[in-house]
Amino acid sequence: MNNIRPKLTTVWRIAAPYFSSEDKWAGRGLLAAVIAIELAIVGINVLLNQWNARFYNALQERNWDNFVSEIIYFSVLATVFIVLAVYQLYLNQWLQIRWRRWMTAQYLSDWLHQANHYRMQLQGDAADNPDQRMTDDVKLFVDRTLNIGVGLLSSIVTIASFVTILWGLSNAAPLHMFGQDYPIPGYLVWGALIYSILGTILTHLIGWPLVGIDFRQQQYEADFRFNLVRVRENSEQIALLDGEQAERERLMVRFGRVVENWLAIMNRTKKITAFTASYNQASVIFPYVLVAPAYFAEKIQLGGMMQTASAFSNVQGALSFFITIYRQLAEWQAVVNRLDGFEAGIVAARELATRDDRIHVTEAGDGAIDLKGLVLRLPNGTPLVNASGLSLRKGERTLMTGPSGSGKSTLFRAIAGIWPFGTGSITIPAGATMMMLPQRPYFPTGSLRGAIEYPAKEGTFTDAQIADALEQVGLPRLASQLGEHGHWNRTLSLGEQQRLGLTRALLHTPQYLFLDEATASLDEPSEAALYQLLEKKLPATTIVSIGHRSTLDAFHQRNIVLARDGDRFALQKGKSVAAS
Ligand SMILES: Nc1ncnc2c1ncn2[C@@H]1O[C@H](COP(=O)(O)OP(=O)(O)OP(=O)(O)O)[C@@H](O)[C@H]1O
Repeated sequence: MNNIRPKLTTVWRIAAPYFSSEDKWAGRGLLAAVIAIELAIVGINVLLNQWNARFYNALQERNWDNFVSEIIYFSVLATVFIVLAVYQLYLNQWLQIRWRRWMTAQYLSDWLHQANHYRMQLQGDAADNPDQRMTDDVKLFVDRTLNIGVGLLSSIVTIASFVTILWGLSNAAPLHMFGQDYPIPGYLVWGALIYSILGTILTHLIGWPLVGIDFRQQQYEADFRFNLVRVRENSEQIALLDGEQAERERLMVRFGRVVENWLAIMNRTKKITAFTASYNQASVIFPYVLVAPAYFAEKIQLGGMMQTASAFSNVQGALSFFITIYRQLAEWQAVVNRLDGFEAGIVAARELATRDDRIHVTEAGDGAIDLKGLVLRLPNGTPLVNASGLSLRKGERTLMTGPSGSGKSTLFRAIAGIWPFGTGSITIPAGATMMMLPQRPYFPTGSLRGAIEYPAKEGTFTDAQIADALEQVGLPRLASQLGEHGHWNRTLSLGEQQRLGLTRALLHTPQYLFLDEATASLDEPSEAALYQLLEKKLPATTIVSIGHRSTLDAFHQRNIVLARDGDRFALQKGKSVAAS
């Protein structure tokens, strides 16, 4: 059982911040209400237990007046119970959604804080699938923590209350066997304890393998779903390669694991259900068997026997809580581990951006972007490129070339401040506005207007400004579709996406524009026309381009070449090209 018990300190670390957050009063109030209602329900069960004695005594004595007053008493208790049960669930759900909203907002802002999401990916560790962490895992964590925590408290209080009652009843109806009294103090308590512990051990022995099988089922289902998503994302490639048959076979192999594991769950569930059903049925008669001799020897009344049976089943039910939740415990542990890994990933990403041993990006002056002592490394520490001494002067247009894999894009990442691996410093002019345009620009799903204006808020630019920019980049037809919603990365051709990327640059007019093969999918005349457009519309913008075509030379004043230098690449002084 040890290995499925999440470390309580970890649970506390994940759960506690909400209760001291800005929403703490609502959270604490709701938690207090949920606990108070749970305790009130235990109190009602105690009252119902005492009612059992009076009610069955009234029946045995055929006392009509007592019978009627007990029915009224029961009705009042039942009404209170119903109201409590309704509000317990309602307030519990309310607390769940507030807690979940806070945790999700917290995770989202930590994850999206200054490229943490990107650095977490670079580390490629346990913090993968942040989407699952922020959806299923947060939801399950809140749900299970509340259920297990409140359930545990309720079981302890129930056991304490009913053990006291059972102890009293044991004295009132001493164990009577073979015509003789055996004054064992609290024998009903011991009976309930032994019965429940035996049940717990047997259920555990029979049901324990389910924990692992359940866990595997989650993994197989997630694996199947993940591969279906991969097919959806790469559907064009698969269709072009006629890969459907291969995909079907691979997917069916994965689904086969889901089915095979499900069969194992069925078999194990059958065994455990056979045991728990028998155990539950035996629980109905077991307390009667214990006190029946005392009843038939007329040592207690019918009410006493019924009260004993009810108290016994309460204690036994509360003790059984531990066995009924162990499947949830395993799931809880997995969720706690994954959230713990996610939080650790965020901390590590933050640490990568702040440790001394990193590329330092600072803002100063208003001149050039200066790279001093800069050596870029791969995440594993291997040196990649030495770019020390490079200065990207204000207003200049620079072309960067070099073999594939020489670190051109990584140099852009470092200038953008998202590549921490390496040493040296990069000075950026204070308050400079920069824009990076990659070969495949990102467009969020939604309206075309929003996709073009991104990352600015939708509505920052007027329709006329956007239409004008679209006209200039050669996409006038899109001006009539600004309000249309779509998955633009999927529906537009790569060349169109690159033109749309330049539309974004024309609208934002950044002071520094980095083009990483951002026009590589266009034919040479179109590429030339777009560079001329940039020259005309963004005359003050410092442009740095990565590109392989020699025709690009004409649009740049300087050419920087990365060439192999021993175990790494390094800057070579390139030829100077006259500005066109
Ligand atoms: N996250 C990463 N983890 C490990 N290695 C990486 C990572 N990102 C890039 N690299 C490696 O760094 C090297 C440089 O990559 P980069 O994308 O900067 O090259 P490039 O010069 O832009 O190449 P190309 O001209 O083909 O686009 C490559 O060998 C690449 O495999």
